[in-house]
Amino acid sequence: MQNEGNTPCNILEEIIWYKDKEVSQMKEKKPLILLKKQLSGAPPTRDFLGALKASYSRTGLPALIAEVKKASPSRGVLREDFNPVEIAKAYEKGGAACLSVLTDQKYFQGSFENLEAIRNAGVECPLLCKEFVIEAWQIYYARVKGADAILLIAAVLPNLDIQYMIKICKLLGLTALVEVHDETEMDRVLGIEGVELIGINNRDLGTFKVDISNTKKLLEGERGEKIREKGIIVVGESGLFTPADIGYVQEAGVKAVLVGESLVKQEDPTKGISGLFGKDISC
Ligand SMILES: O=P(O)(O)OC[C@@H](O)[C@@H](O)c1c[nH]c2ccccc12
Repeated sequence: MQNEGNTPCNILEEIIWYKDKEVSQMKEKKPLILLKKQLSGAPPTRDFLGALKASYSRTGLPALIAEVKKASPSRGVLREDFNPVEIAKAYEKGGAACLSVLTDQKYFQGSFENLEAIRNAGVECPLLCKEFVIEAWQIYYARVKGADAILLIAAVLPNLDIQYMIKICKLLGLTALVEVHDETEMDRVLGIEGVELIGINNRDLGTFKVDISNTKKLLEGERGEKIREKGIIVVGESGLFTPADIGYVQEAGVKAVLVGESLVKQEDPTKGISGLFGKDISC
């Protein structure tokens, strides 16, 4: 996979090449056999998909997955005074159905410590581990660190890997959020058995270009029909800032949204949520 002599063609490729090295080192420190032992004592996972569905039924608005995100390669540092546990609690108070926690350190200034700290701080929302998963080992690791769901990016993983990883997720009680960005990826993923939750990323991870009409484009026509037939829940991801944006992706067919920047930048993320939805969604 890795060719040391070449430079990566875009940021996603750079991230994945680095991740490959990082995971090899982490695996050496904690081989799978050790991780599996830790699993037997781990508390049960919480139902991420169920929480999204319940929130949608309760509010009639897309369920919110609020993201604990300090920085990104495209936007730089989003919040200097970054306290992940405080932000998570503020999101929960504001009515988030679930939380997403960035764990990539080098490019997003996230960490598994943040995930663990949020899980141990009494936050009840199910937690998505936002990682660049390239190997099954990372899924076991995320589970041990307190994740209830994990991201699988179609731009990074071949179909067979996604299928295999979904099985591992089921075995571990985790929800898999399978992320796509274009029609080709969507069509690939719709052919994989066991997919229950698809995220449409409005940001191209290669170029950083954000366009929320991408969500609409990928849900039009036959694709939308197939998704409804299969009962798949769709998450609109990235670039959502206003009640109009939320209304737009809801109209396109999403039952959940994944929002980072527009909330994490707010002095008070709880108020940020009511600003984003145009109303209080906490009760
Ligand atoms: O901060 P935004 O524009 O609201 O986006 C959140 C989330 O969708 C974004 O962080 C994201 C979506 N898919 C990813 C994959 C890797 C890293 C990050 C992401």
